[in-house]
Amino acid sequence: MGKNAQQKNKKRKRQELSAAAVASTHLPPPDSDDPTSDQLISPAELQSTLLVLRTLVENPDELSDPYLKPLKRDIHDIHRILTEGTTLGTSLTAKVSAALQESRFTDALILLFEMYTRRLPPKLGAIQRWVRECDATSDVDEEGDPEAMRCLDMILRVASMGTEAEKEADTRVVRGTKAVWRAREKTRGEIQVWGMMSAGKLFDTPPVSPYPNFRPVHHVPGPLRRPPNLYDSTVYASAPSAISLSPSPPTPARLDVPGVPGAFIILDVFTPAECLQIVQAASAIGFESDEAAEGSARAKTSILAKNFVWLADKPFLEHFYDRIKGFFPQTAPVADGAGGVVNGGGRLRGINARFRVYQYTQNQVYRPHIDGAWPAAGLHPETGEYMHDSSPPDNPLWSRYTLLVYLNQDIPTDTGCTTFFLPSPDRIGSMDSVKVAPIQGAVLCFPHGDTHGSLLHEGSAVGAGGGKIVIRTDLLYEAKGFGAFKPPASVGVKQGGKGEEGAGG
Ligand SMILES: O=C(O)CCC(=O)C(=O)O
Ligand SMILES: [Fe+2]
Repeated sequence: MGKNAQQKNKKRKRQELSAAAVASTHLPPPDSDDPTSDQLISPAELQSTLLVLRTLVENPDELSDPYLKPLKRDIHDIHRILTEGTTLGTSLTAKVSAALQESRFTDALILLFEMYTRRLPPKLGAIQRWVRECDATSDVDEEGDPEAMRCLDMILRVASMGTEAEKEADTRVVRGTKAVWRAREKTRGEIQVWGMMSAGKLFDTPPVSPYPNFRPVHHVPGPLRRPPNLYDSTVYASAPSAISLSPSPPTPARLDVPGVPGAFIILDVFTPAECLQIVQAASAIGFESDEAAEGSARAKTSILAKNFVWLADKPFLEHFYDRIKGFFPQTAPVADGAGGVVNGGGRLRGINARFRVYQYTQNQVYRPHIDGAWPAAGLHPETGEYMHDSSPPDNPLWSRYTLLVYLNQDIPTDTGCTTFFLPSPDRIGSMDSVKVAPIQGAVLCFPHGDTHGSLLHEGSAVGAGGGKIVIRTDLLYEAKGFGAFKPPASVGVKQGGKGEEGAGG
């Protein structure tokens, strides 16, 4: 083509393009002026941009012209963002995950710091995964890997961005890193359950087998568990009279855990005699071991508590619920979750019947983690079949609080605590820990299942010769009618599958 012909051709194309651009700006402005539209680019702008790009695709020679340099630079940036992830937030999340998986803690710290300064909150599932990757167990004598601890600190700061907890952090008292908080010094009439158990004296006469008033309702062989486990899992349901309840128990009382926003303990929910009966049933039927069959080498070397999964009967649940319900918000706190999802506002409805009774012996720990939300487990009203989620589909219930019922307190001094980790208010990169000492019959309560306000904690190691028995269950609220609220998808739990078939932790 001669130079003249080329120029004519260009002129014609330019005319076509500008005619099309004019036409496009005269497109009916459907959403462009719509004040409710949250799109950054109006349809008209998009239309003319597309036209320009299409014209260049059809006329690639034009791209070598210097006047298009700024356009090419921006296209290059768009390409980079697209290949790294759809948004900066998700791309940073993926990069943090990769860095932690490869134990590149310094890289992870830098990325986390970027998320923090840009105020890009990650999803709860990501936080739960990161915490597990850090795997920074605080030992009886040691503080844990300092690099991993610094990452945990930053993860927590990112998780609590803009929350009350973050604001409160400024006014918190500075604590020693190993403070142990005991809600009550001595319990009148404490029963030394662990002492009895380890001396083989839980029963005056050997219990009959099968153990009365408990029956297996669900059994999953180890390889079929999620994630696969070396051990099977069985759920036992109790009959209404299984645990005989005291006719005149003391009045329960609530105490906030100092320095841990949202956490509190309720004393005297169960009597020592009730605690003893629960331990008797669990140990007569048998605690099951728990060890992931596959996963990282770390997972395999984790020392795990044994557990007994108990589906509690209605009268027992009602008794428990009546004693604690007055201490909780009657509607679930409303929170803006990750991705702008608003959840909360549902009515308080009860306690998850699926109790995980854990038995820790010397040096056993439940590594640092953040608890996830759980559905309401139960039995099918007609078939009697075990259901992981028994709430009706049109009125789902999901948990918002962790409940930890301590069944014994004869544990070597200052060990076997539930330890919370919080970013230090005055030193970025360091964490305070608050250890809550188990009190027999008391229930430790704290929020879970939401990015904001979720608390990093562990079941700390039990000292020499000791043992701790604790029930983990959850407080349920209605989730119905609250937008796109859905608790985070199952994330599994690396260390032994305690979060199996649920939403993690
Ligand atoms: O054993 C403890 O103190 C903590 C247990 C725990 O964190 C859990 O079951 O989610
Ligand atoms: Fe937990």
